Amino acid sequence: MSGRPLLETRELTKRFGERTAVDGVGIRVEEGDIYGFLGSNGSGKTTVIRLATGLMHPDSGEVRIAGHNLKTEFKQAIGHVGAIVENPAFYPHLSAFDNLKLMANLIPGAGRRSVQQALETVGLQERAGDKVRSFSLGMRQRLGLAGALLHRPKLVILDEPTNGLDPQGMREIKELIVRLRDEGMTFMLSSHLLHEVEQLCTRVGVVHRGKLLMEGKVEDLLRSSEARSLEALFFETVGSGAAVR
Ligand SMILES: Nc1ncnc2c1ncn2[C@@H]1O[C@H](COP(=O)(O)OP(=O)(O)OP(=O)(O)O)[C@@H](O)[C@H]1O
Repeated sequence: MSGRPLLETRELTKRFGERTAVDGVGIRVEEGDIYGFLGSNGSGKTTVIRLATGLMHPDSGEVRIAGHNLKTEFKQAIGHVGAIVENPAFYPHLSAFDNLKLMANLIPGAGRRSVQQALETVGLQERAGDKVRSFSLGMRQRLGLAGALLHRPKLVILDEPTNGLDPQGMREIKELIVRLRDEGMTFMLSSHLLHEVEQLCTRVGVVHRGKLLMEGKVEDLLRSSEARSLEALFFETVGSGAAVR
């Protein structure tokens, strides 16, 4: 693992009226990471992800992706990122292939071959011709990931990727993330499932009430505290009132 930053935010701040949803957040996702972005409901995870993917503008602070400033070098920066922020929307009456082809039409250089490769990567090649309305939630999630991979990004950002999935669907998506990381991709994923993050992630950041409370390698964070699990460390850090499962 090289430790080179692929995504860095500095002093990122976003207010909604009186409420400061993101308050001076500086995170660092390094090449080769599966970075778990942890926090209870309403702590600011999705807002940070929306800011980091250019879906929303910060009030202050900056985002750098692969060294490019997201505001001043948007195209160079965003070209390195694939993301699923809200549930990916598909046309249910179209096949998986045709849905991805429509997405690929918007990406210079991406054609049928890119679509086929993305479907193979997520293990949906056998179902390429089936209509999306026949897909399970887990298959839709993998199809969403295929869409995020079409332009072969270095960094994939996923907002709660296992939300709503059954144990089998969760396992498939986690195995896929690990395999793609082993093939050279970097991941950032938000979650409030502490056990899942502890199993899957190399580094974590914990956000609470809009502030980043800690960040680092899971084993280093555990070593530097009395806590024996990420869950114990989380509650030690944010207090037991935080609604995290
Ligand atoms: N568009 C918006 N307008 C007003 N307030 C917002 C908006 N988006 C988010 N917020 C507020 O900002 C805070 C952080 O929300 P955010 O969705 O980032 O949290 P989260 O950690 O992703 O939560 P969850 O785990 O429930 O998805 C919350 O108090 C939320 O109500």
